[in-house]
Amino acid sequence: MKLFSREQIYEADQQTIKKQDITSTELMDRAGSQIFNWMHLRLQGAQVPIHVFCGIGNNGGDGLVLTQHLISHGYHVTTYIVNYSHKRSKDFLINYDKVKSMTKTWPVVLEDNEAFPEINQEDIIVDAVFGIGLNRPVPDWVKDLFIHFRKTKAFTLSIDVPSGLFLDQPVKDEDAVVWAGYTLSFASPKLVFFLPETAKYTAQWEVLDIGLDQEYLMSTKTEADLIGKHEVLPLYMPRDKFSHKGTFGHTLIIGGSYGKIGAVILSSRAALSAGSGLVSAYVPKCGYIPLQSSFPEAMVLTDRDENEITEISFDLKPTVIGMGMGLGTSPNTLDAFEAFLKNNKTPLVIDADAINLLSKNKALLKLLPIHSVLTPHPKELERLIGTWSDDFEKLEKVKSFSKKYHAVVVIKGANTITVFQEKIYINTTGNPGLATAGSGDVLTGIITGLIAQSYSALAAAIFGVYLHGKAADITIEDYGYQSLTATHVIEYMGKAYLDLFEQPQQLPQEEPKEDN
Ligand SMILES: NC(=O)C1=CN([C@@H]2O[C@H](COP(=O)(O)OP(=O)(O)OC[C@H]3O[C@@H](n4cnc5c(N)ncnc54)[C@H](O)[C@@H]3O)[C@@H](O)[C@H]2O)[C@@H](O)CC1
Ligand SMILES: Nc1ncnc2c1ncn2[C@@H]1O[C@H](COP(=O)(O)OP(=O)(O)O)[C@@H](O)[C@H]1O
Ligand SMILES: [K+]
Repeated sequence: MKLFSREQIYEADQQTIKKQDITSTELMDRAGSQIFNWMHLRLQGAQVPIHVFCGIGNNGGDGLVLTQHLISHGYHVTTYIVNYSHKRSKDFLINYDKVKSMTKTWPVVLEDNEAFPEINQEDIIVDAVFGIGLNRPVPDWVKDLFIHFRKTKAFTLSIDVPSGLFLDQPVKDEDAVVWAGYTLSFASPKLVFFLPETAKYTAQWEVLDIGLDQEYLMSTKTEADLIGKHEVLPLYMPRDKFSHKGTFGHTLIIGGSYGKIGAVILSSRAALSAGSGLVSAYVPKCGYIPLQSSFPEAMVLTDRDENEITEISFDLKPTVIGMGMGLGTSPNTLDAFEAFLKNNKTPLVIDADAINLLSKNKALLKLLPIHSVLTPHPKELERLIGTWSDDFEKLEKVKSFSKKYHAVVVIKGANTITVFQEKIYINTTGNPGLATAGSGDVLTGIITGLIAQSYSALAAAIFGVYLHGKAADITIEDYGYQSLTATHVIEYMGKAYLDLFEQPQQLPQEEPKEDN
C-alpha cells in the first residue's frame, strides 16, 4: 500500500474533483458520510454521548458532515467549533450553515479562556480539529483542550490524522497532539502512524475509501510503501518441477566465536528454512561439533583458530554470504574481515558484529559489493551512521548512506523499515514476541537464504522481513509473546510461506432444505 505525502493527497483531491466533475463540497460529503457509516455500523443507534470537535478547515468540515448524519439518525451528539482562527474554509462554512439549519442546538463555539465541556469516560470524542493542513504549532489553549481529552479517558476517534500530528515533522510536545484510540484516514494511512516516535498517537487506524481518482493513486509513486501480503505475493518465486538443490543456491554463513556459536546455527538453519538449496557455515574450530550435531543438513568449514575467526578462506563458491552473527570484534577478526572484503566478489548480508566492525572502521564500507544488505538494530545503526534527532532525520541519514554505498539497509524494530536509495518499505508483520535473543540472527539467515534462491537484494530484504514477522505472528497463536523463541520462527517459516496463498475464510453456505 502506498503512503501518500500531504502534497500528493491534496493533488489526489484536486484530480478527483476535476475528473469526476464534482465539487469539493461533494468530496467532503463523501468523507464525512464514510466516517458516519463506520460509526453507525458499530453503534447501531446507541445513545452514548458523542462530542464532535471541529476545527475551522476542511478537517472540521468533515466533522460537520458527520454531525449532520448523527443528528438526522437520532444520535446524542454535541458539536463544538474549535475556533483557533477566523479563516474558515469554504466547505467548512457551507456545512456549518447546514448544521445550524437542521437543529436548534447550534454548535458550541470554543475559544481561548473558555471552560471546556464535561466529558465522561463512557462518552465518545470525535477529533476533527486539525487534519493534514496543520502547518504551525498548535495554540496553547487548543493544546489544553487536547490535554482535557486525554484526562477524560473517553474513546477518541480522530478523523484523517490525530490532530496536532504533523505529517513530516517530529512531535515537539506530546501534549499538543490528540492521542487517538482509532484514526479513520483518507487516501492512505500516513507515514507517521508507523514511525517509532509517532506511532503511539493512534492505537489503531483504518483507511476509508472516498472514491479518489484511481488513475492518480495507481500511477503516483510514493516515497514510502507499506508492505503486507498483497505487496510480497508478486515477489514470490514458484518452484519448477525439475528444479534441484543447485537451482536454489548455496548460502555461506560466516560468524561465531567461543560461546556464540548458537547465532551461526540459528542463521544457517533459517537460510535453509527460507529455501536455500545448500547451506555451509564457516566458524572457529569450537563451532564444529555443535553445528554438525545440531544441524546435520549443513556443511561446516572451520577457521584454524579454536575460539575466533582469524582468517576467512574457503574452497567453495557460495551464491551469497551472510556474516557477522556472534563474530566478535577482536583485532584478529577485524584483520580477517578486512582481508576478506578486499578480495570478495560474492553478494553479502551483513549483521551484528560485522556491522560493528564496519562502524569502527568506516574505510571498509567502500569495499562492500553493491547491493549489500545491512540489518542493523537501532543501536547498531547509530554506530554506523551516527545519532539522529528524530525519526525523519534518521530516515534521511539512512537514505544518504544507502545511496553512497549502494546498500539495502534494514532498520529492525517494530515496523521494520527497509531503505533503498530514496525509497522506504515499512513492514506490517511481527510482534513483541520477537524481542528475544537470536531473532535477528534468524532474520539474517532468511534474507541470505532468499538471495541464494536468486531474489534480488531488495526483494530478499522486503520479503524476508515480511516472512520473519509472519512466522512470528503465527507462532504466537501457539506460544504467546513470552515463550516465542528464535527457533520457533525458523520452525514456523513453512506456515509463513503457506499463509501467502491462504484465501480469506468463506462463510459456510446454508444447506439447501429438503422437501418432505
Ligand atoms: N476536498 C478536500 O480537500 C478534502 C479534504 N478533506 C479533509 O481536509 C483536511 C485538510 O483540510 P485543510 O487543508 O483545510 O486543513 P486542516 O483542516 O487540517 O487545517 C485547517 C486550517 O488551519 C490552519 N492551521 C494549520 N495549523 C494551524 C495552527 N497551528 N493554528 C492555527 N491554524 C492552523 C491551516 O492553514 C488550515 O487552513 C484533511 O485532513 C481531510 O480531513 C476531506 O474532506 C477529503 C476531501
Ligand atoms: N517489538 C517488536 N515488534 C516486532 N518486531 C520486533 C520487536 N522487537 C524486536 N523485533 C524484531 O526482532 C529482531 C531482533 O533482532 P536483533 O535485535 O538483532 O536480535 P538478536 O541480536 O538477538 O538476534 C528484529 O528482526 C526486529 O525487527
Ligand atoms: K483530526
